[in-house]
Amino acid sequence: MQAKITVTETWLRKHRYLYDGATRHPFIRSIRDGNIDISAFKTWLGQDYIFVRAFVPFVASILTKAYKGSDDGNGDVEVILGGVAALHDEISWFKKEAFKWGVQLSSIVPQKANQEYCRFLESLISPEVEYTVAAVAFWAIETIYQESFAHCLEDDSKTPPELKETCQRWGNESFGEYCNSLRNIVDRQLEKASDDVVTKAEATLLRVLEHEVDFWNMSHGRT
Ligand SMILES: Cc1ncc(CNC=O)c(N)n1
Repeated sequence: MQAKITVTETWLRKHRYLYDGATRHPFIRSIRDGNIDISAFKTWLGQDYIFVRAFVPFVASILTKAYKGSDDGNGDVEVILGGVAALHDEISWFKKEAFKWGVQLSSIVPQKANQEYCRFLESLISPEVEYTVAAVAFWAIETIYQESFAHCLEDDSKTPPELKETCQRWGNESFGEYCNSLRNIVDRQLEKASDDVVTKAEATLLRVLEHEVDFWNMSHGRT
């Protein structure tokens, strides 16, 4: 039997070009090809630490929305809670990694693309933003990192050994499974959402893709 085509599948087909731009960015390609400029990597590390700090309240707001959505017989709250727990570990990892590379986290100033991305996350925290819309952003944000870094771990990649751990952080299989769980949550929500919410959610996905590209550009020193 042919499985039903999900909404996320339709979107990924329709927006393939933009999606590949986010997951196969020159910054990621340069890690994969082994010619990454270490100063670009350090810029990314410092800026991403700031982003992840802003990401925590955003994920917490999704947790609240999932809980309030009340018909959580599907375990959405547990999946999202797992994401919150992973972020706790991730913040410690950023501190350790920054120390290793001599990046002073306390003196990092967020760059424009980062500020705009964080502001976008904050706008999604509002209780007026539907669970479905915010969850689509969450799924996309996590999945872009998963696909990008998994690409750097493929057999034919030349990722420098000292960057493998970073790539593992998001490119590992269990993070991939977590992204799949998020995708299932999102598709289940979209299936029962109004046309208006589906339209808003698609526009939100596109904005995430653009912000991710701008974020990589910033790290790459292209802005
Ligand atoms: C800019 C950006 N996008 C996605 C992620 C992955 N989510 C949490 O770590 C991230 N760290 N940074």
